[in-house]
Amino acid sequence: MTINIFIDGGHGTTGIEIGDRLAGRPELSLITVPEAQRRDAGARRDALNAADIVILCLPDDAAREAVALIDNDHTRVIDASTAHRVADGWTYGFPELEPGHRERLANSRFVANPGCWPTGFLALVRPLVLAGLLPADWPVTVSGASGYSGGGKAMIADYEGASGAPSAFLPYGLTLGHKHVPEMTRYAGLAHPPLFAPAVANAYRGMIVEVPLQLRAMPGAPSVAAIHDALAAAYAGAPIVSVASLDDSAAMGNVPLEHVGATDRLALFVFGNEERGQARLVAALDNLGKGAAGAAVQNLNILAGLPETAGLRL
Ligand SMILES: NC(=O)C1=CN([C@@H]2O[C@H](COP(=O)(O)OP(=O)(O)OC[C@H]3O[C@@H](n4cnc5c(N)ncnc54)[C@H](OP(=O)(O)O)[C@@H]3O)[C@@H](O)[C@H]2O)C=CC1
Ligand SMILES: CC(=O)N[C@@H](CCC(=O)OP(=O)(O)O)C(=O)O
Repeated sequence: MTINIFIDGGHGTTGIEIGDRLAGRPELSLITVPEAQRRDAGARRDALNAADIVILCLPDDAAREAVALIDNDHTRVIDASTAHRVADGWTYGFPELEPGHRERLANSRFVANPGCWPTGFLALVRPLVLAGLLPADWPVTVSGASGYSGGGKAMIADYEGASGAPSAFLPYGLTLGHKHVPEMTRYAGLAHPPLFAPAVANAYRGMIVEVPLQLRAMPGAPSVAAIHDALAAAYAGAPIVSVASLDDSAAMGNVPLEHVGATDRLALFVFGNEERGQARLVAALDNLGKGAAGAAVQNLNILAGLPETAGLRL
């Protein structure tokens, strides 16, 4: 028996990436709506209700509308937008969040795919909070750079249009109200919002997320090695997330935006100086991979009871 899948927004940046990962999988059958009808509510309603699992790759308002168009009691939903990430009745689609979360996801009907920035942030911070190394009320900062495909068709047109890229490196979110902060705060288990300082780089895809820590000022002044060990333990045996050894990280000395390329991997690094009591935690991912399409396909596999990495680019 094949599982019927519909990607609403399947002709957009994330939707196309997901379609590529699902192509050629005999256990899945893709329901499609022609591109010219992509905004036709009637065609979308039929497809949404015919599917076992739908993946929404739409702006937030259209994602809410899509959920309202589902009038049966069994279609399961993976929403790639921001609309439902901290909403009641939705499970946050980051299987690696904490022990037991993958099982919660497998039994969920409504799943909110994480934002690309929170994916790197939560991977670095959640295990440290769980291990008691990072106090929940610590003033956490997170910064980084994203490829411009993170802004979808509109930002791609902006960077690739006749007038050229707005900048090689463009800090944004400067009013400190970025839409990803609520999910970062809630799922890290922090008492206060992290200070988030994102930037767009003049590259199509790729993402670096960094959390700097003044270890010497933290309760118990944890060592760089203790921070690394907590992350390594959290992801031991994980199929998608890796933690580089301290020696390998030190030997690398830097992490390029393109580190994981166009894959669904999430690579974590701890750089530090024990003497100074300082560390820089770095996550490298593809905003369109584990930051969006790869995560959606991973969640689909978990919901459908299929091998978790089927169709992923590892
Ligand atoms: N790009 C990324 O790296 C990431 C994106 N996301 C999220 O995924 C979602 C999709 O983003 P992305 O693929 O980048 O965006 P795009 O703008 O590239 O694609 C969105 C698609 O949705 C269609 N659409 C827009 N409004 C409606 C509507 N009312 N009804 C039906 N279809 C509609 C668009 O059609 P049209 O061409 O007519 O506008 C387009 O095909 C967003 O919520 C985004 O925030 C999440 C993580 C990372
Ligand atoms: C470069 C860029 O603009 N990136 C987007 C985030 C992309 C993403 O994670 O998508 P969601 O909108 O679904 O959260 C931003 O910061 O708003």
